[in-house]
Order: sequence, then structure tokens, then C-alpha cells
Amino acid sequence: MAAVESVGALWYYVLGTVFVAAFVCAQFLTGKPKYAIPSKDRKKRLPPLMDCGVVPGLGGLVKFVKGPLSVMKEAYGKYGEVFTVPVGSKRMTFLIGPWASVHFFRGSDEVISQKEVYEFNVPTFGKGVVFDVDHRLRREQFKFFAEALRPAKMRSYVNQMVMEAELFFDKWGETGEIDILHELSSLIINTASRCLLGREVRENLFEEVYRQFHFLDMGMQPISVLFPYLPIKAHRDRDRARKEMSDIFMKIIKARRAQPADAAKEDDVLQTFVEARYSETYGGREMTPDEITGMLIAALFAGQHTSSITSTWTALYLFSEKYRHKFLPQLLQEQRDIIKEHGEELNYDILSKMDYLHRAMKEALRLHPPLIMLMRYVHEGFDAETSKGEKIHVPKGDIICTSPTFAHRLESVYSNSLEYDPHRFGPGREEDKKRPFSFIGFGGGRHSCMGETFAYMQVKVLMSVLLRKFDFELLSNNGAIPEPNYDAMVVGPRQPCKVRFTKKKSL
Ligand code: HEM
Repeated sequence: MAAVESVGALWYYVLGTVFVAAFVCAQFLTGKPKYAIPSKDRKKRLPPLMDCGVVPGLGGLVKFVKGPLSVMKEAYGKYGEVFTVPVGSKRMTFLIGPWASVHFFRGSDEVISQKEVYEFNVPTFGKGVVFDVDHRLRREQFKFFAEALRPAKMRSYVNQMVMEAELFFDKWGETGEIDILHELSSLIINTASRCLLGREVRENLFEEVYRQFHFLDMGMQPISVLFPYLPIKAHRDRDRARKEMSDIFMKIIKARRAQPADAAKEDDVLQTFVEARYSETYGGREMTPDEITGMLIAALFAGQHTSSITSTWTALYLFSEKYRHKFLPQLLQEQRDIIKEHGEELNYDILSKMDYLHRAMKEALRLHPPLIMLMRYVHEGFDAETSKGEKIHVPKGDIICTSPTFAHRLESVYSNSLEYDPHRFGPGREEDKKRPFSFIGFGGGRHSCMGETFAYMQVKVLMSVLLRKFDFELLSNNGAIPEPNYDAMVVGPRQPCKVRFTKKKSL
């Protein structure tokens, strides 16, 4: 698996600092020379424009390149929940917190869309899927995602996750030192391959697919955001890998489709795509093998780095010097109680009862969402409403942004917001429930994450197997939590994340 620092292609994977810097440079280089606010929008109360010096577009660009989080911090302090940063010839309007971001999450694709800000992913996902199609076709394709990831299917995925986790940790031995981010990334690519790409890939073609996936990953460089088709080696390797992937899946899909109707079917995301049919608007046809390949690549990227990072942060907090004494005993007790009731087995229903582990993961995701900024392009102006009830008009042509990282640290929403405290989601407190869109680690509303249950299950499987089998101690930084690596496209902990494990005698 490629290092997290070099990841690439899922649409929202590119929302870290590197991407934002590249994206705003693109806007600077390619935009028209004036902030083009339509005249009907100009008459309304517009968001305050951040003071970025005598050449605002350039000033905004410089601020962004230093890091979007510092821009947000400065502007939020001065202007509040809604503000615009001039970047080159474009306006980036921020909607911060659960009040202002309502429209971001609820607005229709026709009014605010992802396509314009994420379409440079087309060479990686391929033609004819996701950002290379109009909204209607995309909606049909996303119904196939929803079908593949619905809870009923999750039961069999969870069994496969458990099998992979047992196999993986059995190889660890009695004691040792590992980089936990590296190890969990490897395990997650194994489980994701099995559940998403299918048995044929996991059992026979894993090395080959993994190699091609690596080239796709490396094919998304910051320059790719500006010029996705620039003739550089990384892009040539990416294009070759995309074709290889298509050839590999063409054969698998053909074989699966050639099976007799009464043959036993595989239980994986690939099979859902193989059987899916578009509506009559598109002739009721099957997906082509190339479309299926694109959808699988998107799903693989969606689950891989986000889940590896979230499981790593969860482990780091629980094994850290500061928090292990406070929270680990309760988590271990939860495992003992579950074992007392259900034995050693792990399945979907049993994992669903691990409320405390669930909150421990959710709290890690609150403090460290791997996707630090989400964006849309505004096709029709709309009013955003602040917590004070002020209406501020966001004009057509703006790029709107919201930030899980920033919103999750607002004291107005989460008490003592910088502290790791899984109990904040527990009965009696439920700080995330007081207002919709307070917790946006999985996005929210219209385009909220379709893999949320999958991700919780995946992280809970590996954490419960780990907790049952081993004791841990965080070694890096003298046992303190590492800093986030904001240079990465998907923001995870800065490595090394060295941990010592020792096999348990008993739980
Ligand atoms: C901890 C792990 C994960 C995190 C933090 C996460 C986060 C997110 C976020 C923030 C979005 C919204 C993006 C936006 O609004 O622009 C999203 C969308 C999405 N995620 Fe995830 N994700 C995770 C795991 C997964 C997994 C495992 C899958 C699939 C197997 C998946 C599939 C998707 C899909 C298909 C969408 C697009 C939904 C749409 O546009 O309608 N994600 N995810």
C-alpha cells in the first residue's frame, strides 16, 4: 500500500492542504480577472470579504497556501460563521458550524454541485462514472453503491472482516514493535479487497491489483489537480494502471456473468455491481465492465485511507499515556461483558452492541476527520442562516467550503472540545445530537458517506480483535498523541506511530 502521504484519487481525498493549495492556484491561473457576482445577487447582504491586503486575490492565495485551517481560524474570529476569502479571481465562501452549513448539506445537486470541484478525478475513476456523468446518471450509479453497502449486506462483509483480522493478527507473534498506521493500513486493504473487489482478487490476483492500485494512488499529484492530463510519468503510469484494472475486472465480470442463474453467488460489492441494472431512462441496461471498474476504484479509495487513519487515531488515543488509564479499562470491560454473553464470536449483531467502542472511534473521528474540507460549486445563489438568525446571501459562482476539522472543535457545540472524551456522545450528553450537522466526520445530508456503517464495522472488528489479544503501549513521542500531518491529502497522524504489543495471557 502506498504511504498515506501519497494518496490520491477519491474525490474527497483531495481536500487536504496540498490539494487546496493546488486547487486555489488553479483558480488563480485559470479564472477570469474579476469577482463575477451576478447583479441580482449583488443587491443582497453578501458574506464579509476577508481582508487579504492590497491585491486581495493574491493575498488570499498566499494565506491558503500556508494552510486552510489557519485561514479559517483567522476569518472565523473576525467575521463569524459565514465569510468569503478571495482567492485569485474566485471567491471561496466558508459556512462554518451546524447553523451556517445546513444548505451545504441539504442543497440539491442542481443548486450546489461537486462535479466542478472534483472532476479532475476522471482519469483515475475512468470515463462514464461519478464525475464524468451528469447528475441523473450519477444518482443511478450511487443507488448501486447504496444497494451494495446496505445493512443487510453488511452481515456477510463483517464475517469476512473478522476472518481477515484474525488471520492478520495471528501472524504478529508474542511481542514486538510496529508502526500502527502502517499495520492497520495493510489489514484494511486486505479486508477492503475481499469485501469490495471480491474473492477472485483477494485469493488470486491480490498482488497484481495492489500494484495497479499503487500506480493509481501515485497518479494523483498536486499538479494533477491543475493539469490532470499533463504528460508526466505519474500520469502515464496511472493511465496504464487504470487500463490494467479494467482488463483484470473485464475477465472476472465476464466469468461471473457467464455462470448459470442458479449458481451460488458471491457476497461482495462487485457482485451487486455485476447484477445492477439502470432504470428504463437508460434502457434498463447492465453496467459495462469499465463502469464497474471505475465504481470499484472509487469505493476502494473511499474506504481505504479514511478507515486506516480513523482506526489508527482510535488506537493512538486508547494506548496513549494520557488516556489509556482513563478509557481503556471501560473498553476492556465491554469486551469481557460481550464475551460473557456471546462467547468469542464476532458478528454484525455482536459488534453493534459495542457502544463504548463505537463512541471511542467516533470521538477519534471528531477530533481528527481525515477529510479536513468539503466543497461544492454554487449554481444558484442561496441564503445561509447563522446561529444568530442573520441571513447572508451566497452568490452564484462561489465555491462553498465547510470543514469537519474546524466545526468539530467549536466550543459552542462541543464542551471542552479539544479533549478526547467518548462519553460526550453517551446517554445524557449526546452533544452531537443537539443540532443537525454538528458531527460531520462522514459529511451529512444529501451526500453523506455511504460507507459509514461499513467503516464503523471495519474499525470495530479490528479494534475488538486487538483489544482481546494484546496489550499495547504507545512508544512514539514518549506516549503522547502525534500531530496531524496536514501536508497529506487525507490527513492522518504524522508517522512514526510506534507501538509495542504484547500477547495477553487473559482478557
Ligand atoms: C472512517 C472512514 C470514512 C470517512 C471518515 C468517510 C468520510 C466521508 C465524507 C466526509 C464524505 C462526504 C464527502 C462530501 O460531502 O464531499 C463521504 C462520502 C462518501 N463515502 Fe465515505 N468515509 C469513510 C469510509 C467510507 C467507506 C468504507 C466507503 C465505501 C466502502 C465510503 C464511501 C463513500 C461514498 C460512496 C461517498 C459519496 C456519497 C455521495 O456523494 O453521495 N466511505 N465519506
